[in-house]
Amino acid sequence: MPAAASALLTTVEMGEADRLTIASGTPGIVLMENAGRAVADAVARRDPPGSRVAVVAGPGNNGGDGFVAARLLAERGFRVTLLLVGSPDRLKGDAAAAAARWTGPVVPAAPEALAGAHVVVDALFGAGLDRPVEGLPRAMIEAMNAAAGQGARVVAVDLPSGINGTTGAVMGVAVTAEESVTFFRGKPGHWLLPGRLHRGRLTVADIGIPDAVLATVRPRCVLVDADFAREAVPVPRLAGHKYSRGHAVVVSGGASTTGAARLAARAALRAGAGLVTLASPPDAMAVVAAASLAVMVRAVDGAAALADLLADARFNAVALGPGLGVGAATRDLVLAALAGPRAVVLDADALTSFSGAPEDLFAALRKRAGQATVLTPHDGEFSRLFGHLDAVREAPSKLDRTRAAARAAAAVVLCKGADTVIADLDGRAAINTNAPAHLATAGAGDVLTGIIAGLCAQGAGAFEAAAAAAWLHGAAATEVGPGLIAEDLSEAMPSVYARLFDPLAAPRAARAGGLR
Ligand SMILES: NC(=O)C1=CN([C@@H]2O[C@H](COP(=O)(O)OP(=O)(O)OC[C@H]3O[C@@H](n4cnc5c(N)ncnc54)[C@H](OP(=O)(O)O)[C@@H]3O)[C@@H](O)[C@H]2O)[C@@H](O)CC1
Ligand SMILES: Nc1ncnc2c1ncn2[C@@H]1O[C@H](COP(=O)(O)OP(=O)(O)O)[C@@H](O)[C@H]1O
Ligand SMILES: [K+]
Repeated sequence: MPAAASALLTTVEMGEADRLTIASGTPGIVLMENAGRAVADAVARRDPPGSRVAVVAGPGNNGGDGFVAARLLAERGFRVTLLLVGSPDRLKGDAAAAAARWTGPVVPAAPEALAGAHVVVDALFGAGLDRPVEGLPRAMIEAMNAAAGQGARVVAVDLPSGINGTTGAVMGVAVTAEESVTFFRGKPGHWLLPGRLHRGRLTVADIGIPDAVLATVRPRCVLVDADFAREAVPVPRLAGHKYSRGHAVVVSGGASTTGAARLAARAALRAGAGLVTLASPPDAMAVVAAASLAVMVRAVDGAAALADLLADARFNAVALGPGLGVGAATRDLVLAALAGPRAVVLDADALTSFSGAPEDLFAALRKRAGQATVLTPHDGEFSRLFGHLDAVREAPSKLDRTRAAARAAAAVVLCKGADTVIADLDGRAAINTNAPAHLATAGAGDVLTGIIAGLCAQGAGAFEAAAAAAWLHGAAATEVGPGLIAEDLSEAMPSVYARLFDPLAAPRAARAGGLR
């Protein structure tokens, strides 16, 4: 994985990071004091002293963080009420120590106790949530959401209570926070849906856990960011030429469905492939050729002709699926593309054509293990191809579903959406979240396919190409803004690249001031 990429830690990995830090000499109570202070700082950044703050503390260390925040906010002149779910004498370890430092009253939690609060600190459950929420905790979560509806600002400690930090799932019911303050690194549940919709603005606080613990924890998931893309995108060499930047082939559908492949081909060229050829059925040659300038066109009539074309090893990346049609002819084209030493990107109809016989596709993919192959399903295509697999059905999150699919297919799988997940065969995974909602527009997926093929043609690895392409695609959509149509995405690539490779240009998202 690119070294600069920002790791996301599961709750188990975060527990390991805590343990390693404590074992190397930082007491747990120091981490908890730092965590509680970060929460108090988040409250004080936006609300003035004198504001009424209700801290809802749970029975574990998340509650302990709440006790620390309560004490520090009271010291800073906030009017703090501490509401405890559970009994004070059941608190253990660092949480008990933090509670002992709180000298105010500990009020038994009740929903009506939130009335009149300006700020609610949600310190009910964090990483330790392990089952659906019921009873009083559920009533308190509902009361926190009701308080938010009446104008209170809800600041969640680590995770909005009810959200599973590893999967992003709502465990029965969950707080919807205005801000979440997490520690050391983000968690997948902050970025996967629906967790992302609950956590509000995300603040990641340093609580004294050294980065060095990551070498032992070895997290398996990263958030794709500009640094990741910068490392993954091959940079043209001064002494290079167009042939050294690779030659991508995109296979077009028939005369009435060439648009999707043309979108992909242009995107492959914009992504930096040295040359791009559209392989067109003879009946579509006229329309494809008339609409292409820098993209070249070759007549290719069926799978045997595609195999003949690809016998020329200079065609080092092939994308197929967009606009190709569902059926046996597409299956044959896919198998022809897969049978040789080149990168292959399969999307749309190339995937759906195997929905009746996914094992046929997986068998062909397994034969080329070690070569770059990327499958780019949206949710519907994903379930048509992988929905029958137990490992996929039983996976607790989109992250694990996509990993299970990658293992089954022996290929990199990119599962699209607002929380696009990219998984490699070996369990490495990435989440890309920079895509604005207006990217959900016809043909956007075809462009993504082309960008991946363009990066693969230049020699990027399959996982790096897919993850970086998702980020570039999201950045291009952000660059264009609302009103975007798929044609615009390729045209925005030069300014996305300019910003990416200009050390003085701040990424647009950072300028706008948010991680959201
Ligand atoms: N480790 C460290 O050093 C640091 C950790 N830090 C903080 O600790 C947090 C993790 O703490 P944690 O592991 O104690 O878990 P936490 O989220 O408080 O919840 C567990 C408690 O809830 C209970 N419970 C669970 N599910 C339930 C349900 N559905 N319904 C009802 N009860 C339920 C469960 O009790 P059980 O009934 O299972 O015995 C248990 O008592 C982390 O998010 C961060 O904020 C920071 O201070 C930095 C240093
Ligand atoms: N809510 C959303 N927010 C951000 N991006 C989205 C959202 N929904 C879909 N997308 C993105 O839009 C693109 C749509 O691709 P796809 O479904 O294949 O459409 P098409 O087949 O029309 O090209 C994907 O890159 C996907 O990740
Ligand atoms: K919480």
